[in-house]
Amino acid sequence: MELRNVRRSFGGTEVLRGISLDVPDGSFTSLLGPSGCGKSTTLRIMAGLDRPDSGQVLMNGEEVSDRSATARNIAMVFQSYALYPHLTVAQNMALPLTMRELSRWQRLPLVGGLHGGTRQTRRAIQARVAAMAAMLDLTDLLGRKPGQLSGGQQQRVAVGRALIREPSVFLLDEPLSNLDAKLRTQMRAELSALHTRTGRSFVYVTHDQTEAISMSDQVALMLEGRIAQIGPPRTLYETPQSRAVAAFIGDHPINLVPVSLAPGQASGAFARCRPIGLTTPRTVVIGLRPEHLYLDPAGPLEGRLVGAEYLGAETVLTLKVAEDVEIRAVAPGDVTPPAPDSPLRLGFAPEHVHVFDADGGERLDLSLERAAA
Ligand SMILES: Nc1ncnc2c1ncn2[C@@H]1O[C@H](COP(=O)(O)OP(=O)(O)OP(=O)(O)O)[C@@H](O)[C@H]1O
Repeated sequence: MELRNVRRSFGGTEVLRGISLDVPDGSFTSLLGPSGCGKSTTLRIMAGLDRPDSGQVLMNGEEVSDRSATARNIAMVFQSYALYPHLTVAQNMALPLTMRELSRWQRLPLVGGLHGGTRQTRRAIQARVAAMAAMLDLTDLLGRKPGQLSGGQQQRVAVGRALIREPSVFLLDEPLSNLDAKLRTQMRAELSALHTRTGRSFVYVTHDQTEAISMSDQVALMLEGRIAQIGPPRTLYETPQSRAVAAFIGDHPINLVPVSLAPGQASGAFARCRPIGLTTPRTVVIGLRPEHLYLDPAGPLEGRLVGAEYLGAETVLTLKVAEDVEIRAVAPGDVTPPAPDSPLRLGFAPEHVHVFDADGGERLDLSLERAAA
């Protein structure tokens, strides 16, 4: 499935500002971004629930903008899973198939049985429900009503109901956001496994980067109606193409420090460093992830400890390295932080330094290393 330069406005505000996106067959693609960046609108356009003002939606190379959701053979699971409360799990899951494969007459309780082929079709549907239930570990729950299920179980039923039609593309809009943290982790693993088993294309909308990063083949990071970067999760984390992408991706917020660089010499907090790859002086923003900074008595960054936040597995240390500059570094949780205000030094590897243009924010092919003492 592919979007080409899709634009969409609501009441004079352009919400999608030229989205181009290729979802390779069988891939798990996430649309990641903050609230309001246009993720759901993009998904609704893919599903055929909304139309772009301009641009194209293609499936297998064919324009499908005029086709309904059903004609596109796309299934969608939303945040609120809207199961029918009066139907059992089995009936909820069978519903898309009964609607598609049985006529209105055939669906009638008594009359339907008189219609030739009804029983056979019903049996085939039951078999598919049983297979889907086995895949989602719902077999023991088939006779229950949604009210008798936990949130995670209801979510699995909703996924099963959407997948049973064997859609070619499966769209999920924040499907885990109503679940508690532990269940979300469990469902993440289940969705990944399901994706592998079904081999279908999944497009997953979330504002939670852990979900996007842990499940996806490719992540499209959306910011303000545009795709800021698209690629494998590792590429977004290791090689963010802009300051905005660097700031969004990562468990701990990346340190971003404005610095003036001249060939052979950096300034301010980085005065003990030397630029790599610089030919003319320029002002940049240095990005260093807290997890890539380590305590090092000979490290080039020097500061005073102004905070230590113990998180169990790790401790986040905050150092004041210049008048207005604080830098966070992650230390293992079993390291006892020194007393407040202690002088400390931090080191880093050149391959972990991100350098961005101070004005436009784009990534520059530069780095920093420790200058010789
Ligand atoms: N039908 C509509 N009419 C008017 N404005 C809309 C409509 N649908 C979406 N918008 C606006 O478009 C913008 C993008 O909305 P969208 O739901 O796509 O964002 P999102 O990234 O999915 O956000 P969230 O994570 O909060 O769901 C928002 O400012 C929203 O208010």
